[in-house]
Amino acid sequence: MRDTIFALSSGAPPAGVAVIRISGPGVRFGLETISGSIPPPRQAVLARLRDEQGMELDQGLVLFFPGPRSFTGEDVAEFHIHGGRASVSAVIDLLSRLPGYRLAEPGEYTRRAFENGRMDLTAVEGLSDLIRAETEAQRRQALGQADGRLRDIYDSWAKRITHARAMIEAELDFSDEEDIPGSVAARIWPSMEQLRTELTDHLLQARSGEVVRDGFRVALIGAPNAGKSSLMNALAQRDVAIVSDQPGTTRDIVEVRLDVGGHLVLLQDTAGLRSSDDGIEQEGIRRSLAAANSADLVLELRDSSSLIEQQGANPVIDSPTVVVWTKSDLLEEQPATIEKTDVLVSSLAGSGLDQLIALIGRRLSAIHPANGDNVPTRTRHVQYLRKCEEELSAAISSETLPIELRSEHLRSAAHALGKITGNVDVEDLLGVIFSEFCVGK
Ligand SMILES: Nc1nc2c(ncn2[C@@H]2O[C@H](COP(=O)(O)OP(=O)(O)OP(=O)(O)O)[C@@H](O)[C@H]2O)c(=O)[nH]1
Ligand SMILES: [K+]
Ligand SMILES: [Mg+2]
Repeated sequence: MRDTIFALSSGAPPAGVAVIRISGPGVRFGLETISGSIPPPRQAVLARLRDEQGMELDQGLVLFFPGPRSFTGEDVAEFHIHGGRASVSAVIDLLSRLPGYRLAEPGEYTRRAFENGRMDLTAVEGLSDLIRAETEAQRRQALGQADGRLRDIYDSWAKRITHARAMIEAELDFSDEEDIPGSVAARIWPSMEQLRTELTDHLLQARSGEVVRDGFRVALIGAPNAGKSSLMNALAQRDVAIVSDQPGTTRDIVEVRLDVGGHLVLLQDTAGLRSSDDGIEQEGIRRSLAAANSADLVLELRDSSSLIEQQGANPVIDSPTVVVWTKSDLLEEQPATIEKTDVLVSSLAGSGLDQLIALIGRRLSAIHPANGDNVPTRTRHVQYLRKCEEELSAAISSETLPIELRSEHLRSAAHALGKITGNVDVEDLLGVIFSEFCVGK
């Protein structure tokens, strides 16, 4: 028989209320032992919780969710008790003494939900993202995925492919007979081509899903003393990076997480770019360039008050770049070198910052259109979607292949989709996916 697992599912004590969740075959026994009875399904009941000797541990709400209509698909119960350390550990200690009970491992409730067919893998991943979501866009995307919207898309695609294979099988079976009306090919292949188009469009949005989930990376680069760290602090509205009048102050990448219009932005401050004999500084500069080249947007800072010092400081960067002129408070008048697309800021006076944030927001929404929520969010999805696309293409274009082999390509295409949702054997993936969870989920 399976273990009955338990864990504190709410945050660390002390807190107003603590929720202790149990799941497994011993739930009814546990409820009777601790609260004296089994409450009616899905109704909160106030009860005194007692240990084996009848000593009162706490009073709280008790809920019972009989399987299979529960989060894990097994019998589940929740104790909502006072959130003090001693109250929580008294109940946890008691549970650990019950036969067949043990503390849940991280993600184990969700794993049981998956194993009992309550959730598919994309929903599991969505739930994991939802627990970590920091911004509005992340919350929306993760909630949709946890709700099974990606699964719905992939399941419907797999169904269309399976239908096409069934048609092929049928044609093979009946092709000897006289009265079969024409070839089914005329219908199958156009519909598979249509599917491939949808798949390709969907794949094109993968970057957007990843940007929402992992953040839009913005790197600040420029000559020493251009004002990178000052701008970082001004945008973060706190003192994250060291600022000084000494060129070469920043050596390592310093990163802050910002919320720009509901999107996560990872802003990176870097070491000033110049030729240097100092090994540590050289390494810092190497990191600056690496950060710039993997950024979604580079802000190239130039000190507007000392235009001459900028000479030769502009490296070749692959990422989209915007020039930001700093220290505008030191200027008497706007210099002629500033182009229309450039931004002029003063971290000291706080001017131009709103304009800069608006610009970052516009670049972001270009990658992630407002309605693009049901998109692939992980490399894992992209990898199998590409595989599916390849197999579909092979099936569609190999017109000279025997129909059985074309059908085999279709089978592989559907199989790749099944890998994403976990409909087919995915044992190798499970450890990785569930390790992202905290205990109690
Ligand atoms: N007046 C004025 N001074 C500024 C402004 N921004 C930065 N400074 C000054 O410029 C100098 C360099 O600023 P930092 O932010 O350390 O420059 P940095 O680009 O990070 O420099 P490194 O880390 O050495 O590459 C400091 O003395 C700042 O006080 C500004 O908006 N106005
Ligand atoms: K500096
Ligand atoms: Mg700096």
